[in-house]
Amino acid sequence: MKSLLKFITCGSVDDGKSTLIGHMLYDAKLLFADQEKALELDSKIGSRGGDIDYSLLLDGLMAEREQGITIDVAYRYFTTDDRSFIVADTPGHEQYTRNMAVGASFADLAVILVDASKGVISQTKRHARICSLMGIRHMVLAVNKMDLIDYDEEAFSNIRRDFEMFLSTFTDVEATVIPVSATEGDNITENSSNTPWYDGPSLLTYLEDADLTKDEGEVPFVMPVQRVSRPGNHFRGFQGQIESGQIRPGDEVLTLPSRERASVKSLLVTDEEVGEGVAGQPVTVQLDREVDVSRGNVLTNTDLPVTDRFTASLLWMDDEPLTEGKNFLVKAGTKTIPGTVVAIHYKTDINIGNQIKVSRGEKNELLTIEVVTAERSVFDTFRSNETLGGFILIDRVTNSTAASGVIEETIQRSPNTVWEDTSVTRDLRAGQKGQNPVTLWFTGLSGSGKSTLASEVEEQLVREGYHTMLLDGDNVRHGLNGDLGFDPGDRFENIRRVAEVSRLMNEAGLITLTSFISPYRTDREKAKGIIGEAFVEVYVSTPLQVCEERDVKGLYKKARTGKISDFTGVSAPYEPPVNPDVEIDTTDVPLEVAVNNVLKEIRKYLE
Ligand SMILES: Nc1ncnc2c1ncn2[C@@H]1O[C@H](COP(=O)(O)OS(=O)(=O)O)[C@@H](OP(=O)(O)O)[C@H]1O
Ligand SMILES: Nc1ncnc2c1ncn2[C@@H]1O[C@H](COP(=O)(O)OP(=O)(O)O)[C@@H](O)[C@H]1O
Repeated sequence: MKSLLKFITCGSVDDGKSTLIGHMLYDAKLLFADQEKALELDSKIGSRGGDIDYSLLLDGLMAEREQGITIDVAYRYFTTDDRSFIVADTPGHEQYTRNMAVGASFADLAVILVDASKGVISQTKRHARICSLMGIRHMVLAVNKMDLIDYDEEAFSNIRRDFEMFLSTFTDVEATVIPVSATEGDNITENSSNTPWYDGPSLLTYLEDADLTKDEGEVPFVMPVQRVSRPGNHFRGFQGQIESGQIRPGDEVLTLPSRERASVKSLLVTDEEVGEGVAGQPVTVQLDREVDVSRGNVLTNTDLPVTDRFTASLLWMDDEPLTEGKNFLVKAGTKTIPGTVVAIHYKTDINIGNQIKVSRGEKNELLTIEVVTAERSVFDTFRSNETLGGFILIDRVTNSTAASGVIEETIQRSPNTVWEDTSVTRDLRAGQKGQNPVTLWFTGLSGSGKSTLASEVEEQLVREGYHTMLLDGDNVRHGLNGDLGFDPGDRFENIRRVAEVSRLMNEAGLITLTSFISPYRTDREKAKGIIGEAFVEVYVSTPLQVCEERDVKGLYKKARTGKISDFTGVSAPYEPPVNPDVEIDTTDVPLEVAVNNVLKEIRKYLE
């Protein structure tokens, strides 16, 4: 079986990418199929057995496709006696960097073109950096248009030196520099007599011979679960593609994040029982006992990070700048969850590679950021696992891909702890109080009426004999959260702590009422993730104008005159809930009516 090489061509407009590939195919009389054909043939060939590469090819694009975005990347298939190739040809204009990144996420090798008369320019460096970010470890610099500089060895050597110097700061990248002429055909399929001083391979020879096998040593078994099925209705099977390692019936696996152990009872590949599954294969795994596993969870034989926080490098692709506190859908592996960019650490200069401290990111910049997700999930660094470590950020309003990135470090603040079950349970504690614990989460602008309403609802509940606790923004910020301010990261932490406290109160059997602006949708989703299903979102939707007229604490006036920064509604955003359990505009609803509306909604939780 021939091995498959997936590569990308990049370079500036007019550097001659299409001519180069065209010439190579023409000279070698290679099959030049259309994209459909490419997919069909690729799925038959498969680099690691089975019909696997079909999905591998689509991997980089899947997320984009789901978003319904047309990406201008042409995939072409060709084959020689020694190897099969798929090349992603991407447009060279700077505004198409997004397409280049998508193409790079699919490729194992990059052919970067430069014009011999121009040498290494910033576009060359940008492309090399993006390729490296997307995990490409093999790069060919094709120095094109050598004929225009009379095959000048010295000029070529200077370009090679520039490129090698530029790459010297990259880790793990191997580069080859080849002098070519796409129009004349020099060093494309055969070595050219015009460059007697060049003793390296022609481009095609290099592509045929490039050794891309990774020396990974002992790799762990990792399989993200794509689907839970019941084939033939007799057992629960976990379907997914083996990302790394192998597995056999009888092997012990660990489920993440539920952290249960079970043995593999049987293994199916396209409905047939097999004795082994290897990396790249889509399999169905049946375990010897029931475990808590759903789509996006992971079966493995090692311990992978389960976390809600990581640092990452990304290419920002949106026209709108990235600012701290912005939230997205984070699509990583087989899972899509809400997340917030809580910090932008720095941007990497395209040319020199130095890090510049920034607090916002502009289109086509390479940024290092910190992300917090609404749920804990299995993440890994891109270095150790390309599936669990690669992600895209999807804009929640436009539904388009705003960034493509890789996880640098997962952050776990207390990794060596295990959950201890207690003998007195939440149900017992609640039973003793004769009630069902629930959290009433009041959200809305400052002055909307959250505190007034929450405290009236609490009073009514206590009057009816319920046991309650009210957590109020202003009060909590004097004590527990006295160390926090109002930037997006601090607000996130404020809400996270409040949610954790509220959960503990619920554990203790109490009904909790929280009154916090909690302006970010993802932060509230995170809170719900922490607290669980007994969560009632009460949106106090009193409009800004009314809140500002009330100006109970005189804060709006201060905010308008610039004495308070980041003030919600004035100089910081408020993201209204999409589907709140209760919505109350206190502009002209009397307090008793508002209280009754809330109580009506929560009765079903209380009884
Ligand atoms: N910059 C800025 N923005 C918003 N609010 C501010 C700010 N600075 C101080 N305050 C006062 O702090 C109260 C809001 O705190 P929260 O903990 O509810 O805010 S948040 O949920 O973390 O966004 C809020 O109280 P409420 O009026 O009860 O909402 C304000 O009194
Ligand atoms: N129906 C209502 N519900 C709640 N507050 C109201 C209502 N009508 C008027 N208000 C007034 O609006 C202000 C709301 O302030 P507060 O409850 O502290 O808001 P928040 O906690 O959202 O900042 C109070 O002065 C309150 O008396």
